[in-house]
Amino acid sequence: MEILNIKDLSYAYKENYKVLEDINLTINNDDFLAIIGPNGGGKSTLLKLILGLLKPQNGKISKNIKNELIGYVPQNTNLNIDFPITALEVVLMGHIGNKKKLFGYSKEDISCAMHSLEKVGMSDFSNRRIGDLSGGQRQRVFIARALCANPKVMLLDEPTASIDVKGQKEVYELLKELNKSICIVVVSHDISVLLNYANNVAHVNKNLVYHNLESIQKDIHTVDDHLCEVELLKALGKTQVCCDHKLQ
Ligand SMILES: Nc1ncnc2c1ncn2[C@@H]1O[C@H](COP(=O)(O)OP(=O)(O)OP(=O)(O)O)[C@@H](O)[C@H]1O
Repeated sequence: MEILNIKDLSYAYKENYKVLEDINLTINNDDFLAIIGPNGGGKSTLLKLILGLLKPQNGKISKNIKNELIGYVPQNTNLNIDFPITALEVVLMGHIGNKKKLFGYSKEDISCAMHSLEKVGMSDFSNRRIGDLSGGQRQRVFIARALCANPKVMLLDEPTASIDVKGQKEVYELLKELNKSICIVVVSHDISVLLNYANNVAHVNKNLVYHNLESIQKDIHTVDDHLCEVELLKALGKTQVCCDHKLQ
């Protein structure tokens, strides 16, 4: 089922300087979409347009779901990790239930937050301070926070930036599991890991080029089901995904 359709979208922060131009994209409920591209290519801007935080100047974004059902895990959630707050409290911050008590949260809010922590395999860490968790564990807590609203689609902006390879794999394994019931859209530079999980890829560099990864995978060599990054880039018609941003 189609949940989002973007037609002929363009966006400029400054007049006459388009960061996105003529973007067309359809996202279905069971997609695991990877958004890749060079620094400054417009990936985060595209997510903000999908979230409704920015309004397109040209073109249209049609959604078959309410904005509340779009979960978002922003970039740089690592900020303020020294703040003395537990994993459970971080998840509760994402709870949009209306039964909030004057002091603290209702039992329902807490059980919902605990359920989200269970889904990401972090319930044993609910009382740990967020700053005492590893990068991968912390990111799973932020995913649990977004899960509190029972989203139909989850957008993640660079969820594995500054996480070691083992932690990256754990985050992507979790996203793969969540993808059994919700649509996942991930912006990332970790393409060699990410593309082992995604089924579609959108390369964004002012324009958007869409590839169905399953059909590409059939044509390229894999070792132990692991995609070779060089062959993949060749198949995508790229030599690199970073630092080839063309100025207008
Ligand atoms: N609020 C803003 N005001 C003006 N220009 C902006 C703003 N936010 C982003 N830009 C510019 O828009 C362009 C696209 O930025 P965006 O953050 O969408 O790229 P990105 O592909 O997500 O980059 P990265 O991979 O580095 O995170 C860049 O040239 C950036 O400097």
